[in-house]
Amino acid sequence: MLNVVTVNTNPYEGQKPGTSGLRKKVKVFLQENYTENFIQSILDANKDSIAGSTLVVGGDGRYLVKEVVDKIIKICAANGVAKLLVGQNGILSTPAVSCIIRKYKTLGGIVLTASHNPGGINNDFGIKFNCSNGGPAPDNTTNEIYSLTTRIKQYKIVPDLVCAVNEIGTQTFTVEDRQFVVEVIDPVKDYVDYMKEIFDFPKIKTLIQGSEQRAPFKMLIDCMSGVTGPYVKRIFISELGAPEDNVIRATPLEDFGGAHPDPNLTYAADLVTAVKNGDYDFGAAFDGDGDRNMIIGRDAFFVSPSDSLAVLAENALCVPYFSKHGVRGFARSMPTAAAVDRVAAKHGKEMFEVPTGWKYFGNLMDAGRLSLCGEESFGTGSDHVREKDGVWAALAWLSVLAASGRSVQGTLEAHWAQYGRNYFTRYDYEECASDPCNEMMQALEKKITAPGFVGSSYSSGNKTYVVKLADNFSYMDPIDKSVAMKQGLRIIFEDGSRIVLRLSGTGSSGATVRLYIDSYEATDVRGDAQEMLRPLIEVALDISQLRQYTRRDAPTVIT
Ligand SMILES: O=P(O)(O)OC[C@H]1O[C@H](O)[C@H](O)[C@@H](O)[C@@H]1O
Ligand SMILES: [Mg+2]
Repeated sequence: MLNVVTVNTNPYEGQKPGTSGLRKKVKVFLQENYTENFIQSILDANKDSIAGSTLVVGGDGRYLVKEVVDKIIKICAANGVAKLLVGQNGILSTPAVSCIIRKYKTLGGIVLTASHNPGGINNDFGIKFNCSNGGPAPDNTTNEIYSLTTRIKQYKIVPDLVCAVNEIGTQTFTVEDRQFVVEVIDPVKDYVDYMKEIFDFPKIKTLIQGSEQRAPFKMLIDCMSGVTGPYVKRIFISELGAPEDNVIRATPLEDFGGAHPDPNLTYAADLVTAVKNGDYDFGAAFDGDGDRNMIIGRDAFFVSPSDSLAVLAENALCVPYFSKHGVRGFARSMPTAAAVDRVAAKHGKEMFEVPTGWKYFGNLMDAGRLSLCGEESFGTGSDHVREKDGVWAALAWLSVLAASGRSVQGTLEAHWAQYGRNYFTRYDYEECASDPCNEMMQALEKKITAPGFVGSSYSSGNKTYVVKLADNFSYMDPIDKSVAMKQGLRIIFEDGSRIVLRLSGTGSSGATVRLYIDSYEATDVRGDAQEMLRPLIEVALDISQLRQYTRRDAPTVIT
């Protein structure tokens, strides 16, 4: 029999979950009781349902995942949790956690990841709680967790419990008078089974392997040394018959090989170069925890995430899941370009604009009003789970290409010919000093909400922009009527062009400023986004005084 020990502790400041869980440097989590406090607070926030519950636990394989899995097991055992489903060696991608929570109808799950942030002892770690719908906890739950962390005095733990998370199978422990079960599961199996239900694997296999009519389709898939490696190998190589060299960086590493596991043109530059110089029809990259994706075509033709969503919405019926379950509404986050809105309008679907953060899609999905959604931050997904899903997005793209026989570029060009194009770019200024960035946001909010700003005009290049609306975006959830305030400053012009500015909610130190620019052209659709948007970028830099406040001449990352 194992004993529960109650440990006295003191609160730590700053355990406030951000856009996507609590993210801090590894060294912060290593402080005495820091991690224990947060885990106990997660369980306490669920105190009415924790006894006898089942939870899913896993992470993206980064430094500290194994140690924290061990702590979670011991603390859950002490708090009356009946069963944990733990990915072997602590590995589970974020979409796989969501899939497993839903499939086995658990109370929720704890995901150990800092997503696309670098890993290793000097970098980031994170803990996120997902609810029984499989999605990130909503604001009222994360606020409750935070409030508990500010008052915590004790946590409970079973220090002597030893669980082998490297062996698949069930281990049963007697904790005082209770049974506590840990089932170590194959991290990949449930997810792969689900993908086989959602997609037509034989059809994608024919695309990849080629047929009498068509040459094999050559892919390069970059797992960025994150968690997707085992999933991608099983799906693309074992199931879909792609050659092994189509998959790169497919072993999860604790420090992602020193790289920044974020699939964008800057941090996945090696993939872009390899596809540009090689004979590939398709390239895809995924982030550390497997929920983000970047899609490129032959010659590294870039698919902006906003366009990716619009194309998948237009072609949703190429995915058997949608033919079976029907296509309900579409949604995007506010800074995401409005390409998908045009698809929704044409097909008579409901369209939602939510704040940044995947958690805002969950209620709409649960209410049966949302099928497909995405964010400019390389997130695309559907109501098959309650997280965005990188591997799913790549399979959805392959389904569309298999049905049409078009190239990636051909698919985008056909889409723009029909709908026009929302040119989009995002400038990121990473790790700036926090105070001046906060001042900048305050000053800008004051400026754009002052009387007379609406109606004022700005000229740049040969264009003149007249302000139609300017505010700090707020959102009322149509289902539970909760309100999220101050979700980003937006300036919308008469011609529909937009400037959006917000501070990132996922960084672990300093402030990251994101500037989003979006402009629609009905017929001039083949231009270069950076060139087309230059005048509006200048207007944005001028209005916000961003260079002066951040003391940066150029962004760290351009998307
Ligand atoms: O707050 P930011 O750094 O802009 O990050 C925004 C993104 O963070 C995570 O990836 C969330 O899962 C996304 O839903 C969100 O769009
Ligand atoms: Mg992620």
